[in-house]
Amino acid sequence: MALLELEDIRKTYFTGDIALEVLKGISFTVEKGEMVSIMGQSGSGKSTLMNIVGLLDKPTAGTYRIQGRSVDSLGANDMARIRNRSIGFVFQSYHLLKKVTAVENVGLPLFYRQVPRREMLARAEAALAKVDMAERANHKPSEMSGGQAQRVAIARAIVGQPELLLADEPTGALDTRVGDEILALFKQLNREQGITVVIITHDPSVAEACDRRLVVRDGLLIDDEGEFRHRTAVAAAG
Ligand SMILES: Nc1ncnc2c1ncn2[C@@H]1O[C@H](COP(=O)(O)OP(=O)(O)OP(=O)(O)O)[C@@H](O)[C@H]1O
Repeated sequence: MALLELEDIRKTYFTGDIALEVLKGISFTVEKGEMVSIMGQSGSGKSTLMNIVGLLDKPTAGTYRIQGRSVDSLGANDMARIRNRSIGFVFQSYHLLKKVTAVENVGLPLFYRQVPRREMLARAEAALAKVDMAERANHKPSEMSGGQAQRVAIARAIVGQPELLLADEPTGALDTRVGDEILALFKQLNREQGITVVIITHDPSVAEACDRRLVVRDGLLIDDEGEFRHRTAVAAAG
């Protein structure tokens, strides 16, 4: 079973009487363990697609299945639960709580799952160690560089052991060297922990770091580079 299956996904926004069709029929699947980028210029519909893939919004038409479950049939509570359990989000601007320490920030998804505090802190510390931030566990985001803050955000994204890491321009606020380190970290998590990674970006060098590159233009998927090689590898392995 594919982790993500999108079939003819469409999204239309309505502003008053005006309809804007942003996604015009997008289909692709992502298998477990893939590292994929979704690239497109500003306004091409990337964030709209990310919101759908991340269960933050529903398509206007088409079928989206995550772990074999069609999103169509899910209510808001089910969507929130799957989002919390199965998806780790990483954003360009980190979205950390400024006034609490790294370890408390990282533990937050577990807090929402009502994991006991002692276990929450232990797992948050383990996640910080995976992103090489164990020594900063008690620092607040204001005491960190952008790269360090993004590492903490990645630890928060993986602390609940999600199937999918979904990142929106994760290196957009970082200089090239630090951005490359963050991409290397995504690759390491993908290779060593088997987490499926989907990175939304407008930056070709970020896309280049991924095994497979989807390109969206004007609401349509116009390229899927690397897909054939991946399918061939899967076929050969299985
Ligand atoms: N909630 C909304 N209501 C109406 N129009 C919207 C809404 N969200 C996005 N749009 C429009 O949909 C189009 C695609 O937006 P989207 O944010 O998905 O593009 P994007 O590729 O992520 O762009 P960027 O890289 O600039 O973030 C844009 O024209 C935008 O103005």
